[in-house]
Amino acid sequence: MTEVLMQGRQISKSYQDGKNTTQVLQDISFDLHIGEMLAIVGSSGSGKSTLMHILGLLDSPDCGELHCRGDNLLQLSQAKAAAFRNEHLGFVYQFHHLLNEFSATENVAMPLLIGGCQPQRAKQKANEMLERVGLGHRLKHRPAELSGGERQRVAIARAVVNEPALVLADEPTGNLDQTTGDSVFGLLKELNQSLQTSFVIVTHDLQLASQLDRTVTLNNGLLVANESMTP
Ligand SMILES: Nc1ncnc2c1ncn2[C@@H]1O[C@H](COP(=O)(O)OP(=O)(O)OP(=O)(O)O)[C@@H](O)[C@H]1O
Repeated sequence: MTEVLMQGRQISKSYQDGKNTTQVLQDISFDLHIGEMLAIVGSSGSGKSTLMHILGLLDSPDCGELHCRGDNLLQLSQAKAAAFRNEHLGFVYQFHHLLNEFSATENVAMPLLIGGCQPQRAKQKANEMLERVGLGHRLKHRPAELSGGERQRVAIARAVVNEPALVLADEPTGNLDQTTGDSVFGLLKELNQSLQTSFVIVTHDLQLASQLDRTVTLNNGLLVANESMTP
């Protein structure tokens, strides 16, 4: 097994609603390896998105530790957490979250520009990544001028253009028909192979999950199964 990229230890999260406490995650511990594709499955409300928000440093747990590349991520200042997110993490959501007034190229160039890349270079890299995801013929199209599958490919190109160590994908094929979803999923696997990027993918599709390296199941905030799908 390859080196560990991210390590979570005893992560718990609850929400307070008046006098009621809802325990959403309880003592979640995991190791994610470099280049690994990990599926998170579980019924609706089991805590999958909450865990993804914590892994993406978009939300804080009540307690626990999250380590990556020598940093204890939960102790970073907001500014350092934002810098870590932009440099090391990519995000793909069920709905593309692209900026509607910008072209495919401009959307994909955005994380590069935020990271300080020179505009011409950012445009060139964005176009190269769009070619790589099969959209070399759609560079100037805005999201409204693209199909659902194409929009998701742009979102994936945007997520990986910075060559992050880890991409967090929350139901990346949930809004697509089976054939388009399979093709988008194939793209994620291809990028995993070629870039050695790790992926954590939340999905309700168990058949899709079974094609990843490992599946963890959340049940009422508890991690109840941790299976290796590779021999
Ligand atoms: N901001 C919040 N305040 C209060 N409760 C919340 C909040 N966010 C999530 N929850 C609750 O936490 C639980 C887990 O939610 P979460 O979105 O993580 O589940 P999920 O497994 O991703 O569900 P789904 O598959 O339906 O997207 C749910 O019971 C939800 O109502």
